[in-house]
Amino acid sequence: MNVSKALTIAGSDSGGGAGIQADLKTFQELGVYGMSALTAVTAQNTLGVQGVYPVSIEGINDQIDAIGQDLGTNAVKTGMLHSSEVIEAVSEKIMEYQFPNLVVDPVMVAKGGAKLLQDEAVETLVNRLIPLAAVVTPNLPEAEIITNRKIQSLDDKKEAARQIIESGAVSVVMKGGHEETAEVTDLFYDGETFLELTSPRINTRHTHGTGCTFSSAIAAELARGNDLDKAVIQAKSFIRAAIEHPLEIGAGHGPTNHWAYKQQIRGVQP
Ligand SMILES: Nc1ncnc2c1ncn2[C@@H]1O[C@H](COP(=O)(O)OP(=O)(O)OP(=O)(O)O)[C@@H](O)[C@H]1O
Ligand SMILES: Cc1ncc(CO)c(N)n1
Repeated sequence: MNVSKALTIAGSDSGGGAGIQADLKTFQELGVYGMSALTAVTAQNTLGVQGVYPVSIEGINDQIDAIGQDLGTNAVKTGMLHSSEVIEAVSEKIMEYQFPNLVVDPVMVAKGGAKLLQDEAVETLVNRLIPLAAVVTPNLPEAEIITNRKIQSLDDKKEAARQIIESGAVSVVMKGGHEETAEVTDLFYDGETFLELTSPRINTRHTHGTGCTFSSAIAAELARGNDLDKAVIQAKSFIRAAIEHPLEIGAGHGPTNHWAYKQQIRGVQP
């Protein structure tokens, strides 16, 4: 049997909507064998982040070694990396094992405002990890911090995308979830072509983990052998279905519905 494999290097969300939990659910739904290296444990639910407990560098390295020395992987997604030291260590390990198809989700802040990346780590992210990426998936505030520029117009977005490619990434998707437009447009750029992926903005508060789910769907599609543009287009369909049919659990910003995409394909409504 030809098994596609994907590794997520990210934080744990005890509430199950974001982080490692969202990534593994997404891999499973898209037919990819999921593996994980935990960078931090968070106490978290739909109301916010109650605590962050980092895993030691040794512990992170050990987990990646366990995968690199035995199972290998067809794609890697990074999420919450917490500090400069973690970014350095993870970048070293990705180079050591020459893992292919790296998707970097430059997670900085949780939906409720809790900081998931230290300020001084941004430079390390740009200099060490982004140059290894097949795709970087910033939301607009993250793209502003990475490029150190204000992004208001489509031209600003294109300039920021160019700047991220100049940092060494093969491609970038600038996500439009944070805008206030009637449609959500994610802008893909691979150094040659700009692709605008537009869908109706779904009016919901249940958007916890949208970014994690989107980036892990890209990693899963790359693991299955899809090209970058096709992987991003498929991931957009996956996240759209997951937001369109929310589970409506928890009192705050609830998680997306990872089952919805497959149910839609089978014609069954959740
Ligand atoms: N209300 C919405 N309706 C439709 N699609 C959405 C909506 N919000 C986000 N998306 C889609 O979800 C994906 C993630 O975008 P978003 O900008 O929310 O990421 P993010 O801010 O990194 O998420 P997170 O807060 O989980 O880190 C994108 O593909 C975006 O188009
Ligand atoms: C662990 C973790 N990673 C990423 C995010 C961003 O959504 C979150 N809220 N929690």
